[in-house]
Amino acid sequence: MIQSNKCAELSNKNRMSTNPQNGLSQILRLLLQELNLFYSRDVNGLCLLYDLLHSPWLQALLKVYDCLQEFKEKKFIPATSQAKALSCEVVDLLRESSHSPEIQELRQILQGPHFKALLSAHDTVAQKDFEPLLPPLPDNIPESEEAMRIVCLVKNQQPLGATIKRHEVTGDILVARVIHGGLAERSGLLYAGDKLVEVNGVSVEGLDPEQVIHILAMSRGTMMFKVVPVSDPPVNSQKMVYVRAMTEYWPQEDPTIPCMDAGLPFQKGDILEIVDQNDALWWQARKISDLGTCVGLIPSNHLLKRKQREFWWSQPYQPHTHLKSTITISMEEDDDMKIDEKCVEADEETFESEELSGDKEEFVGYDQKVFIAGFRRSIRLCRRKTHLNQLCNSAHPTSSCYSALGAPYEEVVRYQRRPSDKHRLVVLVGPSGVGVNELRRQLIEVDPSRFQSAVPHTTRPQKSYEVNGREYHYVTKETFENLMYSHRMLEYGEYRGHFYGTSVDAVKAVLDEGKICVLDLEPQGIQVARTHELKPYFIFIKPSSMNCMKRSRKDAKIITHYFVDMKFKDEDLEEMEDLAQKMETQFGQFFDHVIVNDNLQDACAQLLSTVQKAQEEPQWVPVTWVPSETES
Ligand SMILES: Nc1ncnc2c1ncn2[C@@H]1O[C@H](COP(=O)(O)OP(=O)(O)OP(=O)(O)O)[C@@H](O)[C@H]1O
Repeated sequence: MIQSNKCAELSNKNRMSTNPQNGLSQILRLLLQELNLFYSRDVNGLCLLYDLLHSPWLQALLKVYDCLQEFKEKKFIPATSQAKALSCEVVDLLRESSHSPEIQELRQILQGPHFKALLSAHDTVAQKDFEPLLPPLPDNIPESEEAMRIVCLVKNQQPLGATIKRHEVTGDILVARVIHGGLAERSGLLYAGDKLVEVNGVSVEGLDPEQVIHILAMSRGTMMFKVVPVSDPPVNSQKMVYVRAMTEYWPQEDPTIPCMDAGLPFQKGDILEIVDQNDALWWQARKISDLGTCVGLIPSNHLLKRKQREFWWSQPYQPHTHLKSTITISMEEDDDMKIDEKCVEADEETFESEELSGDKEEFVGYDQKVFIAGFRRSIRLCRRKTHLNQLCNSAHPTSSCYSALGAPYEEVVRYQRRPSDKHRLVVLVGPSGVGVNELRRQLIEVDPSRFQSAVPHTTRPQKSYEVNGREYHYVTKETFENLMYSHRMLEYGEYRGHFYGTSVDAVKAVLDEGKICVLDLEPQGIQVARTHELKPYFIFIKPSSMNCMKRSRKDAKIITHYFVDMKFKDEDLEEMEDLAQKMETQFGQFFDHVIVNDNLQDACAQLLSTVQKAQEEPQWVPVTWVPSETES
């Protein structure tokens, strides 16, 4: 009943608003009032509409529209075509009159450069003083002559924003494409498919496209084209698409690009706005980090895939070339691990007590007794050990790296987490020893009621002092394997005959509690974690320069060598730098943010603010993570 009353009210209001005197702003005001009622009920899509209608730009635009509508019928005739001269006269007269503040202000206004420019523009329009003058059309055009268009563009130090090609069969010179936002497109007079007849008075018949370009390059001021217009000018009705570049592209290194200067270089992880996909081979796009710049050409999905394949096959046969050096490093690490393992085997007692002593570090404030899970040494050592296996797996054709090769662009959308949505998983990635665990621990300690790690799973027996679900979830080998094979493990490995790993469900348990789950993952786990249910935000922790690292890590210890808390050697730092570079090269497209861990306090502060932004501000995420309006 209440509902139907409201509908009646709305339709009354609508009737009222159809009165032209109320204008569109009035309609908008009424609509907003009505939406307010629905907004609190969180009806799908309404938030979006609400934000849109509230946006100041739309309201301003509608006001402009109202004004234009109001004056549309009126015909404006300039009162004078000499406004500028008149203003000068007034200024002279004012000079002789009294020096009251009002007169001084008026003089200042009339002498202001902007006002003078405005009057000057007014006079130009009033005098109909338009330039350049187009040559008159010849009178004796035969009836059978193809309709021609004469296009005159003022160069103004900008590129034309169009490419030309020769028709394979007829040999005609055609406009191949018109770049969005460029000079040609803004003129609205040149279209892809137009046939060039003359350029600057020179016939293009029999000329190569390069010769035509040379004529254009030599011209100063204006460029004149005589064209036979294409019968069906292409209409770009495609919706704007946003993609994340999963690979890099350098037009200067691509001899196949139609026009090198028109190419848009991009790096892995750049978000691109694709404005035109009409051409099967070359799309038009711009970087969202640089929307002010002109649109450029990028290879289409299909073309870039082909280029990647050609590049891949053109490489000499070296299985997993791109991972080779990383694996070598891991083998060295694995050797280290063997040394560690030997130590452990030599003294099982010590191993037990080391595990126990580790607990102390995992309580935040002894009074509060808040346990921070996920920092046990066994799982960290296990991750180190499985590092090699994971890298080997990632060299398999279905790995993230290869699939990135198969999908050069990933469609993305802007995702704004609503207060009622679960938090996004925060994942820290970085080379071993860079400080991933230190930062993670410090973040959780800032507010353990807000940030939490996931409790890992293990198949090793529970110890007397441990609590199931606190240090680990203790499960049977069978349960663990089930989780592995059903892809419910973000990462896992074997250490001293037992499995260790972090499950999706353990992460979800933290998120379900309304907390922010903070994990560290080997980069090979990135693809597994990238699901709509976790919506992970990846932060790459990067080492600073060697000199800074030597200074800041003077007293730091490499934790994984837990029998001897070893100080960082120069080789450790070099290895870290090298590994960080490799991680960025291979996985940089997935990193949402990069933090250089130089000064620990600064890095912690940056981490905290980044995590807050990841949860509260809109971010680009794969389109598959956000249900479309019809699905939701
Ligand atoms: N910015 C920093 N300045 C000084 N010391 C740091 C800084 N960041 C981390 N450390 C120290 O460096 C050592 C290694 O850090 P951490 O254990 O967090 O490494 P990690 O990235 O987790 O690597 P791993 O997984 O191999 O343990 C620790 O002693 C830590 O306190």
